[in-house]
Amino acid sequence: MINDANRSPRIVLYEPTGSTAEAVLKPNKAIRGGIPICFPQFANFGSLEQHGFARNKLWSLDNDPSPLPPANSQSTVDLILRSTEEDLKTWPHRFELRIRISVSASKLTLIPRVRNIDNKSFSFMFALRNYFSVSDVSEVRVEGLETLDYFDNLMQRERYTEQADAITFDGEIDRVYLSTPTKIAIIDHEKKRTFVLRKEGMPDAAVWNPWDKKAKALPDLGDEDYKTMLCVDSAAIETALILKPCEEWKGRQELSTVSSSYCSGQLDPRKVLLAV
Ligand SMILES: O=P(O)(O)OC[C@H]1O[C@@H](O)[C@H](O)[C@@H](O)[C@@H]1O
Repeated sequence: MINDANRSPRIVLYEPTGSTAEAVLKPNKAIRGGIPICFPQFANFGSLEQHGFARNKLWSLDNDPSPLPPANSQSTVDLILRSTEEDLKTWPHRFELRIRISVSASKLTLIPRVRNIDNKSFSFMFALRNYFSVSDVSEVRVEGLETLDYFDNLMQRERYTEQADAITFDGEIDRVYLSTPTKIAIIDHEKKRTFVLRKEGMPDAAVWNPWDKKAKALPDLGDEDYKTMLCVDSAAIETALILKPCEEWKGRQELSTVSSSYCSGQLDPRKVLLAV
C-alpha cells in the first residue's frame, strides 16, 4: 500500500510477469469504473441508497481472512468492511464484508464474502459491478444470456424473455438477467478481444449502459464515454441471500481475456481456459 501525491491511500497489486491492478481508496464516493461492490442492495431495489452503501465506504486491509489461508504474495490483497454505528441506523445488521483480490498474468479473481456477526438473520443483495472497457459498444456482443428471463429496469422492472441470439447494443440498457450460466462472454470485435466472466454464488447478471442522453446527465461520465464502456455484473438480486448468525456467504468471480481466435459459439470453459 502506498500514498499518492494527494495522500490518498492506493493499493497496487503486482504480478511477476508484469500485470498490475490498482485501487484508490477515497471515502464517500464510488469510482465510475473498476469494480464497485453493490451491497446490501442492488440499484433502487430497496429503501437504501442506490446500489447500497458498501461502494461508498473506505475499506481496511484484512489481516485475518480466515477460513481462507493468509494471502502471502504481492499479487493478492484482502480487504474488509465492517458495519459502523452509522450504517446500523439505516441497515440494522452487523456484518463483515470481505473481498480477496488476486491478479495474475491471465486473470483477475475476486472472492467476496459476507459474514453475519449479529444475533439475528439478515438478507441482502450483492453485485460486482464490472466496468468493461470496450472499443465501441455498438460492436460488442454478449453471449451466455440468450433465452434467459430478465427484469427490465427501463420498464418498471417488468419481466421479459431474451429473444436475441446474443445481446448487442444500440441504445440504453438496464437489465437484470436471471439464473444465468456460470460463464458469460463479452466479445469486442473491434479490439479482437473477448472478456470471459466466470462466476459462482451470484446467479444473476446485470447489464448496464446509459447511452447518450443518460451519459450527459451523469456528472462523472464524459458525454461520449458510454461508447467505450459496458457493465456486466455478477450478482445475486432476484433471490436475496440469507445468513443466520455466524454464517458466511462466499462468491467467486474470475475475469480473463482471450484473443479474437475465441469466436461466437465457443463458450466452452475448458477451451477458453486452455486458450488463455
Ligand atoms: O449511477 P450509478 O448509481 O452507478 O448507477 C448506474 C445505474 O445502474 C443500474 O444498474 C441501475 O438500474 C440504474 O438505475 C443506475 O442508473
